[in-house]
Amino acid sequence: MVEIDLNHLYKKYADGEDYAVKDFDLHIKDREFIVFVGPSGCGKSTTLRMLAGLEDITKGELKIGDKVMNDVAPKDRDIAMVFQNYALYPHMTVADNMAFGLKLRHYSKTDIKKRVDNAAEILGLEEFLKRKPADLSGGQRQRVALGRAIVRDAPIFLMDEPLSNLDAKLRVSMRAEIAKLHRRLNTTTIYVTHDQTEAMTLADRVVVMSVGQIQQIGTPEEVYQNPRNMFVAGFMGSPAMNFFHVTYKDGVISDGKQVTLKVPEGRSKILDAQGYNGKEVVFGIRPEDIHSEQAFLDTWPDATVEADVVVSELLGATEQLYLKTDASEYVANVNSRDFHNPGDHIKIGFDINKAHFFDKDSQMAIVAEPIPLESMD
Ligand SMILES: Nc1ncnc2c1ncn2[C@@H]1O[C@H](COP(=O)(O)OP(=O)(O)OP(=O)(O)O)[C@@H](O)[C@H]1O
Repeated sequence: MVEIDLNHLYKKYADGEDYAVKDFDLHIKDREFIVFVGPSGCGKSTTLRMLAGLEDITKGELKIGDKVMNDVAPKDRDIAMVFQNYALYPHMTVADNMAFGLKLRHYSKTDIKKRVDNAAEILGLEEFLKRKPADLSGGQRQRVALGRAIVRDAPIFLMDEPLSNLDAKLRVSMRAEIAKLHRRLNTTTIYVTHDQTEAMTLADRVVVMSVGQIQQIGTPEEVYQNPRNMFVAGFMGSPAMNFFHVTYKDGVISDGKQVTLKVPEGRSKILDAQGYNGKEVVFGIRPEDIHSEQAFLDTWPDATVEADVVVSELLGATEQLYLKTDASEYVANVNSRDFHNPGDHIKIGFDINKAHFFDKDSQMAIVAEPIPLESMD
């Protein structure tokens, strides 16, 4: 059993003006796959490095199991870490690279061989054990880096952007391997990435961060479907959610130009009850919730808008449209059966049941009950 508590952690670097991490509070369950995600500089790596013991904790308490770890040396934390630049030793073979940490810790020769062979089998590296890193592909090198962590048999795995040096195709296949590895080894894993697709596909729970602070903690579905603020709504999802500044009045939202839409009763009741009638709000809609099929337009005539196609990209089953109306530009991901061309003037429909509303000042979601920072299961 390995549970980790990061209790209100703060980090201030000696030369930093502000905290790099502020009030980071998270309980990680045994065998959970947690992903810290957020844009560059939001404090993901700093938090991970505090966990590993590579950075001092300025304030707060780190517990692994029942033990407070703030002052425990990295080597005594029983944590294995995989970094972005896999930092393999170029003059050593794959087997020696994997064995290196174990040798330092004075494991016996037979134990080392057993562990290296086992990791090589898990990662499909058996035939490469005698090669040097220079004779491996990027994906194989990354696998050796994972192997170095696996041989440790540590109950906690930390991974800092482990796939960012790989090309796009390899990233996807290594991502699947990491997911498989986690299912097989069942280690508690904390993974850092700025890539929301990686976060969505790998995590049991994601921790979305911005400027040193947690914005939301939840399963990928929770943060995608119920983002608690505009940052989370805009960051999770690709292409990003579209935002429109609109005025809400008597059950209708309008941007003062073409976008005038009737809000479903359930949602308008919430807006009314919270005093938004006659006020400006931010209306958010995901690209996949904008449709161009005739059947949708016929069924929901109140939800249609005229738009000009600026760019159209055929992605296969769907087509990504960059659209423009007088007041705004936005992206739609529509069925590609009826292909559109730049310059086309078309009708599209907003699935207003999937609308998100946000307060324009606080940027928080306008919902019946405020969405908690961390959803409880
Ligand atoms: N050693 C350091 N000394 C001073 N400031 C630092 C140091 N390391 C990081 N910072 C600052 O702390 C903040 C958080 O950085 P951190 O590396 O944790 O972010 P990140 O989310 O992991 O970003 P990235 O994805 O670019 O690595 C940034 O403003 C960064 O400039």
